[in-house]
Amino acid sequence: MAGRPNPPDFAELRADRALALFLDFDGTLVELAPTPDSIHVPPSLADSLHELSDRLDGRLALVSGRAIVDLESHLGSLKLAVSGSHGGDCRSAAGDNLGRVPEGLPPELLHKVRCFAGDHGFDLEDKPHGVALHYRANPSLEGRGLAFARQLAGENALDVKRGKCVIELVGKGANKGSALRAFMEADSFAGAMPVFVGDDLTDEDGMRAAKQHGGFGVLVGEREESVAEYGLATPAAVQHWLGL
Ligand SMILES: O=P(O)(O)OC[C@H]1O[C@H](O[C@H]2O[C@H](CO)[C@@H](O)[C@H](O)[C@H]2O)[C@H](O)[C@@H](O)[C@@H]1O
Repeated sequence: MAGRPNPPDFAELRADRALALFLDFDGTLVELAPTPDSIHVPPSLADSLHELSDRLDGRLALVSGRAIVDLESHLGSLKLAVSGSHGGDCRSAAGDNLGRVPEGLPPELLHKVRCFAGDHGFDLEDKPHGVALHYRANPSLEGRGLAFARQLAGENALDVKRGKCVIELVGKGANKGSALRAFMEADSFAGAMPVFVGDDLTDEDGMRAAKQHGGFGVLVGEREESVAEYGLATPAAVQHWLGL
């Protein structure tokens, strides 16, 4: 379904019932950029998110493919519920881990990926829970990267995550849906209606889980296939909708 309607007015939604808000980061709160570190993060964004979390009685979680430490390098120290590493690492607003903290890839595997990236022209992002092969500068690398990642994942019991001009190898099991479920089990989120806002394929798991908990998804940008009921065109539109 293309051309999704805008979500209902956020203030009215909030007034009607207890909301739990799950926000993706890249492409949702900030515009995509040529490289992971060249994003522009509005200086007021972190404060605005903390204020919004207060208005929602703490029921706001950032849910990103980035590691938490990476998010904090852009936003400063977070006193928000946050999930990094594609759902693999979930932390409450008070700083408690929900579940185990993910491990990185074994060094020999990382070496293999590094050699492949160097040989073929991918930008490698070494992440605490895995590794990402970026090809934004050369989209024709997608097929080759995917074949390599799938083979390595099969041989080493890893998951392949696909995003916008990126292919990632991560530990098995977690996704943004499991992150949403982990937060919804916490007392502070229980009983609220979850709303998941995201732009990428990996956000579909989060939107599906929001639906299963009686809420809905909001897709940022366009995609034919999505479980999202609603749509917003850009990160600026997301910020405007949330009153950030
Ligand atoms: O789940 P998200 O918060 O959306 O994170 C997904 C990935 O985002 C980053 O990569 C993407 O954004 C970069 C900066 O705009 C862009 O250059 C890249 O092409 C995108 O794929 C991040 O680098 C990854 O680690 C995240 O998994």
